[in-house]
Amino acid sequence: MNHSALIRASISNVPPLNPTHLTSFDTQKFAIEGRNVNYSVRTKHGKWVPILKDCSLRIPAGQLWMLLGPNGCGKSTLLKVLAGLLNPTHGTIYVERPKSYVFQNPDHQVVMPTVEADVAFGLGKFNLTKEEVRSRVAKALDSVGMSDYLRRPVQTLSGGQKQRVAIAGALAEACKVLLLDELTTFLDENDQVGVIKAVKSSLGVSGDVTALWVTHRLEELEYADGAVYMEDGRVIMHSDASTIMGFIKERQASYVDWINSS
Ligand SMILES: Nc1ncnc2c1ncn2[C@@H]1O[C@H](COP(=O)(O)OP(=O)(O)OP(=O)(O)O)[C@@H](O)[C@H]1O
Repeated sequence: MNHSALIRASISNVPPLNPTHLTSFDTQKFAIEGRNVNYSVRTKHGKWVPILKDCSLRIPAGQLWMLLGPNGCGKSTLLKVLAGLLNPTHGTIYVERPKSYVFQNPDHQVVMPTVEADVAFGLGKFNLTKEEVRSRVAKALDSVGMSDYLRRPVQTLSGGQKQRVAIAGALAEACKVLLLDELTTFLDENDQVGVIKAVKSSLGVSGDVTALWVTHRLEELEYADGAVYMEDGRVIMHSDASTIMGFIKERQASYVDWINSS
């Protein structure tokens, strides 16, 4: 792991991740890693309330992983900590750079009048020639299946198309990690599948982009290489997608049994 490319939060005496969760990943390179991440907020009465409790996770480079769990379990907070938008109270994080955080609401993503201008928006800081900008924009739009929309005014796009343009903007900046916060919440079923497929195929094109996708939709797991399942501020499980799917279904079934028996 290239430590110069890592974001380092408060460093403490961090024990290794639970090896039983990680045996099949041991030889892989990780693009995202969190160890014993805690995040607490202070109430107006001065009391600290824990939101994230000792969360540890590792996401292999080049893969699409999902972060799942019931409402309010801390998924978005963990993603924001990994994005650097919130500082952990305790623990260590690494996220390969450049990284990009994409918001839930598609209307908060796109800022320029046309698709082309929007995808090019973040490239101003790189001192590129016009030709280089055009080429990066074209490649990024191609990888999310939006090449035909280059000159389209953004206000004529659907929610899912706006999300794909936002992802193209991140890819154009050669970002290595995409942190995606419930992108499909406001989308219809077609757009929902379109955005997941676009993310999946963009990872395939570059080979070295990693995505962590927060969702509460179990059906989206079929597109994932792996997943992290949270409950009540804790990472409960960290595994391949089908193991997580089985675990959540079992959990749901025992909850239904419990409801029926009480
Ligand atoms: N600044 C804050 N002050 C107080 N409580 C907070 C704050 N930020 C988050 N929380 C609480 O922390 C918990 C986790 O919130 P978070 O948004 O991370 O959950 P989530 O799993 O993403 O939920 P959802 O699936 O509903 O979007 C919630 O109970 C939330 O109310």
